[in-house]
Amino acid sequence: MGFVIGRGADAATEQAGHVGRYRALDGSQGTKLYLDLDGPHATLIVGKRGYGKSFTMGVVAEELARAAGVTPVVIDPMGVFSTLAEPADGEAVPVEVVDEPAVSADVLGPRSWCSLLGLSAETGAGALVWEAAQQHPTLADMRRHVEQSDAPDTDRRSAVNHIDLADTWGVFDPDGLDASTLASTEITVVDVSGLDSAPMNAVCRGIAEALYRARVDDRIDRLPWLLIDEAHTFFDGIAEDALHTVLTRGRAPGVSLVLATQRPSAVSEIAISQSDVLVSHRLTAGADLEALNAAQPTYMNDSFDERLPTDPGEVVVIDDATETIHAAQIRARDTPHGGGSPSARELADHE
Ligand SMILES: Nc1ncnc2c1ncn2[C@@H]1O[C@H](COP(=O)(O)OP(=O)(O)OP(=O)(O)O)[C@@H](O)[C@H]1O
Repeated sequence: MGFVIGRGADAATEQAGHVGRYRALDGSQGTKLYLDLDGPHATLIVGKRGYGKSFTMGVVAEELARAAGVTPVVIDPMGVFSTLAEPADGEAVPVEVVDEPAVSADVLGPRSWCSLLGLSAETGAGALVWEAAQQHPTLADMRRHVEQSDAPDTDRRSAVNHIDLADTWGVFDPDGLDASTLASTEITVVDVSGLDSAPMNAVCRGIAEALYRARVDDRIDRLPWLLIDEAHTFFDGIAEDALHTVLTRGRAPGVSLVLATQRPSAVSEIAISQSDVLVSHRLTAGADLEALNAAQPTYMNDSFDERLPTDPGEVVVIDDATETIHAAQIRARDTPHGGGSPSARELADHE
């Protein structure tokens, strides 16, 4: 027995992930806390650096990897989730790590192509890229379209150079990740840590759109959960539109999102207002507290900052479905945690 976030007290714990225990004032361990993995949720995990966001996301990932009927995908900008594939304590955690992710070029519309390449659609080169992206599904076809156009030489050269730049990122491939490859029983860890912000955003957008569309068109029969670490990076780029779609329209087709960020003030207001589960570690920055205070639910009587925990792994959970607030300690990882800051002392001990 315990509390299931998203369901309530004394709810059955089937299709729910064990994420921690209640935190008692005297430090003793309380009853178990679970997260509902049955229905769709938008979950926001926040906290200042080093207080356990990635660790908590890893715990949610372990539970999702073991759950039935879901297809979890982690977008991993820091390269810390491949450790999910290492031997686990207890039940196995089935994982597939994708080291060199690619998506199909046509997941981006003409507007996104222009902003990805930093071209205004009002310029000659921007207009060419717009037209090429509108008419062709691959980078090679887009390039050919530009070369064969009768636009001025300088515009064609500039457009081709920009398309070639996108090609060097190595993230566009007609056979890239799609919903059917992602919709496996394992959790897929998409390691985007070697990529710059623009290609990283392109991959994230491609995956978010592929999962969303596949559910809308009824092409996959598992419910997708998209977990995104360092989520502020993607609200700053071309992934934002796709994430907004999932946040505002994902519930009906059953697409869930779990976002982790140390800067809640840098994700969009939509991400905060649409989240039905907020997991907050310690936070101290004024702008971040303000962003969360502004969205504070009416059933929360004290101000948000008064509730905040002090130590790594401690959280306050606001569950909008049951309109309840919980002080909890996130459980230990069953697989090694890949994050954390390196310590000079620990390195010296191994010399
Ligand atoms: N639930 C927990 N139980 C035990 N230790 C924890 C827990 N959560 C975090 N820690 C400890 O805190 C450290 C920092 O956690 P983590 O790497 O998840 O921080 P973070 O908030 O994601 O930081 P960053 O912003 O740098 O990614 C971990 O290496 C671990 O030692």
